[in-house]
Amino acid sequence: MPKERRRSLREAAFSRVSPICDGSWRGGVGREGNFSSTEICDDQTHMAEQCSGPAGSDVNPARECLVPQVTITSDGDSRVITQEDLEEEVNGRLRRKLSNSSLSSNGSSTAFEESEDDILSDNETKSKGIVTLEHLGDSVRELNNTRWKLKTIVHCHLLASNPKRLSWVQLAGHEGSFKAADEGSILKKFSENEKLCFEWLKDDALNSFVPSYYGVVERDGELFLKMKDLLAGLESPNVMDCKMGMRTYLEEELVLARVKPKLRADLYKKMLEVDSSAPTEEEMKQQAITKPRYMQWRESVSSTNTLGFRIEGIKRGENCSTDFKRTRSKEDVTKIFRDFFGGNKNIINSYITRLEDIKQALKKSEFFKKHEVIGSSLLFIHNQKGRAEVWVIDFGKTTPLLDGQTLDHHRPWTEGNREDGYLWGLDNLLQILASLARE
Ligand SMILES: Nc1ncnc2c1ncn2[C@@H]1O[C@H](COP(=O)(O)OP(=O)(O)OP(=O)(O)O)[C@@H](O)[C@H]1O
Ligand SMILES: O=P(O)(O)O[C@@H]1[C@H](O)[C@H](O)[C@@H](OP(=O)(O)O)[C@H](OP(=O)(O)O)[C@H]1O
Repeated sequence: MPKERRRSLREAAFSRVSPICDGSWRGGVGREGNFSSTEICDDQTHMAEQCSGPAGSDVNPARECLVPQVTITSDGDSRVITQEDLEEEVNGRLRRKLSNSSLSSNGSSTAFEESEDDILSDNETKSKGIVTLEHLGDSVRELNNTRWKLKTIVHCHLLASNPKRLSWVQLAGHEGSFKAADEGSILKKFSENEKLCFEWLKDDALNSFVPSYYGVVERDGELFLKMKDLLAGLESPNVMDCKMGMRTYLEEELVLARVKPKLRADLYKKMLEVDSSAPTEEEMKQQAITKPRYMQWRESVSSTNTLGFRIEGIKRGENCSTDFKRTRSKEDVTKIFRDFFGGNKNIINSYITRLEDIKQALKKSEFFKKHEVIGSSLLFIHNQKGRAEVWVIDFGKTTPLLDGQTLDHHRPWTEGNREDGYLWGLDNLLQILASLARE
């Protein structure tokens, strides 16, 4: 279905409400535009065996999204949001996520298949650090377990009459993934996986290390996850996003790519920008590569494969950089960390304490035991006053294991075992910090 048509159907499925007011927001790493913020700022070869085994593994059973039929009234327009409307919304997003992941583990592809999803990916822009967050309409419907309710965000009227620039740090992801919400919180584009994770995490040992989650909201026909803005109230914070794990794609993405490989010109272009000699002859002819090929190459040139984590982006002072694709060796990573901490031992020690706490929480966490944690980041935030925090963010690709299966998060990955190397990466990260604390 053409993108525009899908969008208009989606819009038709939800009553529109208010005018848009703009702002700029401060964010870290992620898709620029994946979030909507509420904060107003005044300033504005461990990856051992490659995938050689049988495609075998389990396909994650999608957990059911229970949404009853409800009536919404907005701007005098009354209508019913049906289960079907919501499924259309949710499935549309899942479809898009899966097709974006179309790839083949060996990098080969049989045909170039242009689709709406390819075009979307081509046009989407990755966040480069500081982003301007769009503040959507002044009405928001919150999905509160069993019902939608209409909530008016008074704060937005203030923005409309006295628009402030909302500047936010977004160090990863695509532009437009985040939007402004009410003060202290942000909206991130809806993902079913992430929603289920947040719900599970509410009663988990890890909960105090993830942003507080306030539920699903609908704005101007789009669904978002509302969560705490970790930068709220911090003046000029320094921020670093480290993507954890030795693998950044799901096993099921590999399986999907074998069944239906898709070539992407945008990923080929991104590969060329980093290393013009990386593509094979065949890929050069095609001027396109599959997503798994890109993701595996990306892991191999960064420290994902060598250390079990990689730096995605850093904001230090007024400078932002997301240019770490070739930061691979322990020495290079250590140097970048050293610069980020600015030689401040108190900050390094606070980070170490917090990371040790996170490690203990992960070891106790039922959620962690029972999920393949892919693409999740540790977000480091400190300011000049010596406040230093680390948060576990981004559960868009964190998926439940089959009943009874658990992961140790340390063992090397072989296809089928679903290991993600999260704890291996965390140990390496802690070692680097400990070496900096001793300097
Ligand atoms: N709750 C939050 N509070 C403050 N900043 C956040 C929060 N969540 C995310 N960010 C910022 O937005 C960036 C992207 O977040 P996230 O990784 O969740 O997005 P994404 O679109 O899923 O990214 P990717 O495409 O890399 O998986 C983070 O690096 C961080 O800078
Ligand atoms: O960091 P890079 O080099 O820009 O590459 C992106 C990065 O690996 C993201 O994690 C991935 O999104 P997902 O994790 O959501 O798969 C995205 O895929 P995409 O282009 O399909 O969004 C890649 O393009």
